[in-house]
Amino acid sequence: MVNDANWLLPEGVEEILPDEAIKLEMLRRSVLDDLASRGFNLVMPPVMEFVDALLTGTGEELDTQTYKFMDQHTHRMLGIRADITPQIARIDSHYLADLDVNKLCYAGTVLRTQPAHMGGQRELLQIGAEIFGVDDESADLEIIQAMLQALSLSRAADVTLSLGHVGIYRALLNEQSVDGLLEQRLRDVLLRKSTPDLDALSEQIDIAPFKVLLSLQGSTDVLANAHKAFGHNQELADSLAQLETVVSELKANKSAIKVHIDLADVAGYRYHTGLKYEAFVSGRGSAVAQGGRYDRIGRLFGRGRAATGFSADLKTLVKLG
Ligand SMILES: N[C@@H](Cc1c[nH]c[nH+]1)C(=O)O
Repeated sequence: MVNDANWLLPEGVEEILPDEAIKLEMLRRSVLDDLASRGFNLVMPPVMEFVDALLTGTGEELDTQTYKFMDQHTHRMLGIRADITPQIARIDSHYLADLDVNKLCYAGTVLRTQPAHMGGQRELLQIGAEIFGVDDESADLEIIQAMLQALSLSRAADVTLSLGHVGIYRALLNEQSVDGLLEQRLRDVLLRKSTPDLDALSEQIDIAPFKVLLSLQGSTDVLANAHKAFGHNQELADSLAQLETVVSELKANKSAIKVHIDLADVAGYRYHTGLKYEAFVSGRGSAVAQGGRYDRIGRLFGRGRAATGFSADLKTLVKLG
C-alpha cells in the first residue's frame, strides 16, 4: 500500500513540474548567455565541500545556514554550500591567480537550513557573477548593470535598486570601539530598524550616530544629509564618495531605474566590505537580487584582492515575469 505521507516533501523544498521547469531552464540559459556576452566565464564549483573550505572568512550567518554532516570516507565534516560566492573567491585566488582581472559566473543549487522568509524555499538555484581585481567603482557599475539585466530578462517590473555601504556602519563602530556581542545586538536592532530597541542600548554606547544612520534611507538626497552628519570622519566620507560615484554614473547612463539609498542596511556585514546593492520589486518584502564588495575574502586562500559580485535565486526570478 502506498502511504501518502511518503510523498510529502519537507517544508521549503519543492518539485518543479514541466510548465515551470522549462521556464526556469530558459531563464537560466538567457541569463548565463547575457553574462557570457559581458565577458564572464562560467565555472562549476562542487555542491559539497569540507566545511572549513566552505566557510573560511564568511562569518556566522552563513555558518548557521549551512547543512553539515560527517563524511564516511575521510571522517571530516562536509557541508553543502549555502552560497556560491565564497567558492568563486577561492577559485579566483587558488587556480586563476595569474589573471589581473577575472570575471566569473555560475548557476547551481544551494541549500539553506532556514528559508529567508515565511513560506520561502530552502533549496535555491543561485545564479550570479563576480569580478576580481578591480578596486574602483567601474566594477560595481558593471555588476549592477548585469544584475539589472538579469531582472529585465526575468521580465521583472517596477524594479528599485537599493544602495548601501558597509564601510559607513563599520566606521561608526570604530569610532566607539564597538565589537563582539554588543555589535551583534546592535546589528540585529539596525536590521529590524527598531528605534525602541536602539534606545535600550543607550547605557552601553552613544546611540546618537546610529539613530542618524537609521534615518538615512530614501531618495538619493540622503547622501547630502549623510555628508552633513558624518562628513568629519574620513572613512565615512570615502564610503559616501563611492556611493555618489555610482549614483551619478547611473544617472549619466540615463538609467531609468529607481534608486533608493539605505545606509542602515547592515545585512551580510560579516562578509561584505563596501558598496552593497539590492534589487526590490513591488509586492515583495525581500530583495530579489543582491550583491556587493567583499574585498580581501580570498586572502585566507592565498590571495586577497578586490572583489564584487551579485547573486539571485532563479526560482524567485522566474516568478517575477
Ligand atoms: N552571494 C551573495 C551576493 C553576492 C555575490 N557577490 C557578492 N555578494 C548573496 O547571495 O547574498
